[in-house]
Amino acid sequence: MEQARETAGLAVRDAVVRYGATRRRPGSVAVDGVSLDVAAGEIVALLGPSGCGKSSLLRAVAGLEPLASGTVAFDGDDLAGVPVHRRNFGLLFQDGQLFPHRDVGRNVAYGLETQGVPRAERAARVAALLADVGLAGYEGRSVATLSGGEKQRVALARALAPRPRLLLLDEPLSALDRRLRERLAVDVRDALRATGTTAVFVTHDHDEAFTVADRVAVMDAGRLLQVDAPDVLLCAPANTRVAEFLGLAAPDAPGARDTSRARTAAAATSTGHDL
Ligand SMILES: Nc1ncnc2c1ncn2[C@@H]1O[C@H](COP(=O)(O)OP(=O)(O)OP(=O)(O)O)[C@@H](O)[C@H]1O
Repeated sequence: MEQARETAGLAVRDAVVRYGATRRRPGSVAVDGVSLDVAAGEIVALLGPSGCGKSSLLRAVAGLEPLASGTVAFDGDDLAGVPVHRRNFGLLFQDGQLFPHRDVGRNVAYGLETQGVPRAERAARVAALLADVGLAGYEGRSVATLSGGEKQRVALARALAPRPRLLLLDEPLSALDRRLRERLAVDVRDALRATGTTAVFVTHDHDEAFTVADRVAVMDAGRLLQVDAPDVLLCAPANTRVAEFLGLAAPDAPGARDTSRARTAAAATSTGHDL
């Protein structure tokens, strides 16, 4: 698992999230002692099956869920007691929830208005961000006229606009159909890279995780099983559970490492083809 590092970026140490705890009962554990580093400018995907604790971990990093124990730090500063709106993190959920009465440009500009960015600079930054998400010139469009994919692109631009030091994305593409998801995953990655944004991207879809992320953290039952670059995960899954979840091994296979399917998958990933 991850070694403690005092580098720029996010550092989660031994994080535990519980639900339903009372003075008499410990409650149920959703996140069970997770440690994870995300370096400045890095994109990490949290990948795992439904209910494994991905959103709980993301919400704890955001400050939306309290930690039962452990720490979350950014650039070396412990964030215990720092409320959500003081963390300077951006959040993007499955339904980007645009403001219906603002046009596209004013949706993207929202965070810049609250930061007091002057009008001319606002307009330039909005135009650049819309170009980054593939919607150049959409400023005047009503959000009611946008497709689902366009809405999520606008939501991404709005989340990036205030230049958050960390962007937390919780299944941002899962409401879209498969083909659109594949295209948008590439565009999300490109927009995050173009803006140099540090990000944690939650998904249960391994293709999406491999497309978007520099490293993928595979999670199961509240714990991280492996954190590695996509090609390493595919060539050398740490155990059968990881291989199984990546679709590389049958549940009763004796060992997961170096299967021919893993090698094929790694080759496909490195050449950018679908598996
Ligand atoms: N507010 C809550 N109160 C009680 N239990 C919760 C709450 N939120 C989540 N849980 C439980 O914690 C566990 C982890 O849930 P979480 O939503 O973090 O998983 P997930 O991996 O994000 O799942 P999904 O992919 O389905 O969204 C689950 O057993 C869930 O039922």
